[in-house]
Amino acid sequence: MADYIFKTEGLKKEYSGKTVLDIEEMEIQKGKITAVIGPSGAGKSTLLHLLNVIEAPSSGSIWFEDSMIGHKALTLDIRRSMVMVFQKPLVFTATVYENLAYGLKLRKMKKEEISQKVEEVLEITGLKDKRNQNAATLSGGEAQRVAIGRAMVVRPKALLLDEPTANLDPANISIIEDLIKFGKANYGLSVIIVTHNMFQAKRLSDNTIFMLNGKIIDYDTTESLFNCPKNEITGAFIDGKMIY
Ligand SMILES: Nc1ncnc2c1ncn2[C@@H]1O[C@H](COP(=O)(O)OP(=O)(O)OP(=O)(O)O)[C@@H](O)[C@H]1O
Repeated sequence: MADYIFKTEGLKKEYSGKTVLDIEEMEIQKGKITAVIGPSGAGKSTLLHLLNVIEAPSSGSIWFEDSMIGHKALTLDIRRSMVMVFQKPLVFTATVYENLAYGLKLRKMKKEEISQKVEEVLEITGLKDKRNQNAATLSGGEAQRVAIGRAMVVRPKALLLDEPTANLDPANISIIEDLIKFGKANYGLSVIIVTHNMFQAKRLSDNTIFMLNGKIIDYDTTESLFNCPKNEITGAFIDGKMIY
C-alpha cells in the first residue's frame, strides 16, 4: 500500500484560459494532518475541489492511495472514503442525532452500531445536551461541530477541510481542533486543512504546504516550514508581510 493518501502529477486547472493551479508533483502523507496556507486566490480551495473530485482538472492525474481517480473513475467505495467540509457548515433540518446518524443509515449499518458511533461523536463534539435540538437552530460553531462530526462518524480515510474555523470564536476553534486531532489519533484519518490562521496550522498540522499564484512554493514539516523556512517568500508570508 502507498504511504500517501493522495498523489498528483502535472495537475493544472484553468478558468477561461487563466491558469489558477499548476502543481508538478505532490504527495499527501497518510495518517497525518496537512495544512495548506497561502494568500487569497493562491488556489488552495481549487486544490481541495480537485482532490475531492468536485471539479475536474484541466490536465494531470490524481491518485487516491493506489487508485487513479477522476469523474470517470470514481467508485462508490472511494467516493465514500473522502469527505469535505466547507467554511459554511451544512446541516440538515433534523435533530443533531439524525444529522450524525445520516451517513451511517445510508451505509445500512445496524441500529446498535449507529447508536454507539453517534454517541462517541456526540461526546467528542460536546453536543450530548443538544442531541434532540434541530440542527438548523444551532449556533455557527455548534453547526460546524455537527458538520465535522457527521463527516468523521462514517470513518472516511480522508477529511478535507476548507477553512472550517473561519469566523468562529476561540472556544469553538479549540473544540474543532481537538475533534480533528481525535480523528487522526483514533480513526487514522488523513486530514488536509486549508487555513488562513497561521497559529492553527502550527498547532494542528504535521506538514504544511505554502501556495502562491497556483503553485506550491514550499512543502515541509510544519516545524521546519515555520521555524526555518527554506524560501524567502514563505518566511515573509508567515511573518505577516505583504508578498504580492
Ligand atoms: N469557478 C471559477 N471560475 C473562475 N475563476 C475561478 C473559479 N474558482 C476559482 N477561480 C479563481 O481561481 C483562483 C484561485 O481561487 P481559490 O478559491 O482556489 O483560491 P484560495 O487560495 O482558496 O483563496 P481564498 O483564500 O480567498 O479562499 C482565484 O483567482 C479565483 O478567482
